[in-house]
Amino acid sequence: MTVAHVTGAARGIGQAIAFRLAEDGHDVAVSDLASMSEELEATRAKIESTGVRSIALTGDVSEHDSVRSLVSDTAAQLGSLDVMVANAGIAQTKALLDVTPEEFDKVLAVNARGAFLCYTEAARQMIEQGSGGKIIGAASIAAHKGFPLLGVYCSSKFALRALTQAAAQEWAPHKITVNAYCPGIVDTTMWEEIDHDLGEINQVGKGESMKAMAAGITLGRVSTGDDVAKLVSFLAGPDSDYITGQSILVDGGMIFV
Ligand SMILES: NC(=O)C1=CN([C@@H]2O[C@H](COP(=O)(O)OP(=O)(O)OC[C@H]3O[C@@H](n4cnc5c(N)ncnc54)[C@H](O)[C@@H]3O)[C@@H](O)[C@H]2O)C=CC1
Ligand SMILES: CC(=O)C(C)=O
Repeated sequence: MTVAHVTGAARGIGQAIAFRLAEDGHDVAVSDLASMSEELEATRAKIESTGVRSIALTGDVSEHDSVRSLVSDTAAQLGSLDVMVANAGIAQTKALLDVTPEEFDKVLAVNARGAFLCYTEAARQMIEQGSGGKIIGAASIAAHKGFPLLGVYCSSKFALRALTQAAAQEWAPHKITVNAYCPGIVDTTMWEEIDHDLGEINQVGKGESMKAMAAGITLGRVSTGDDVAKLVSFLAGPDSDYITGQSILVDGGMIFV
């Protein structure tokens, strides 16, 4: 039995990943901000009802002490940490000239520093355990291409992609693989917020911005969390043992690299 931890798992893509990893037979620790405790507990209870063990932990991934506790509490309560999914993230939709330095720092603190803290604390735990592990980050199509009005968000995801490449090389001797998933447009609260903010900037109605972006999807529909969870299931399991340092697109064919 392996133990997985998924951050930002109270809703959206993180929740879909946590459900899928439980279905795959992993024991699953789920975490999110304290303000999401109710949704997080519902997620945990649903996971436990599938027959695996599950714990719910609260913490902010941008804070070092929080991430240390998320990792050590998972290992203490479930016995180990074998798969770390650094999923938590925030969006920001703004023209670069309107972004304050403080707003820039906030996005980077959650998406880039948060990933750095989750990757490194998980790696320390896995190295101590001595049996390898899988570290998986939430990148995006925005880790492969810069999009207007999402410039700071894209910077944070490019950073995560670079971190994934470097970490994969540093930790390969410990039998730890490090990869990231790159969704396109997933129908979650995050995209509702992006659609709202793009609508205000471009003076278009609700749903119009998402529709415009979705027009470029080869497979003709936006993504669900389950589409992404299928890739993470693969990255968390033995079939991906010979893959490391990759940021893999799961975008229905939006960008081609
Ligand atoms: N929705 C989309 O189209 C895409 C999303 N992504 C990435 O996938 C990940 C998940 O996105 P969604 O589920 O769509 O977002 P979401 O906004 O629906 O869910 C994100 C979760 O992360 C939690 N979170 C936010 N800041 C946190 C912090 N500092 N510490 C701990 N938890 C925190 C939130 O409370 C929330 O439960 C993010 O990293 C996002 O950037 C990537 C590509 C596309
Ligand atoms: C939220 C996100 O990553 C995109 C590309 O929409």
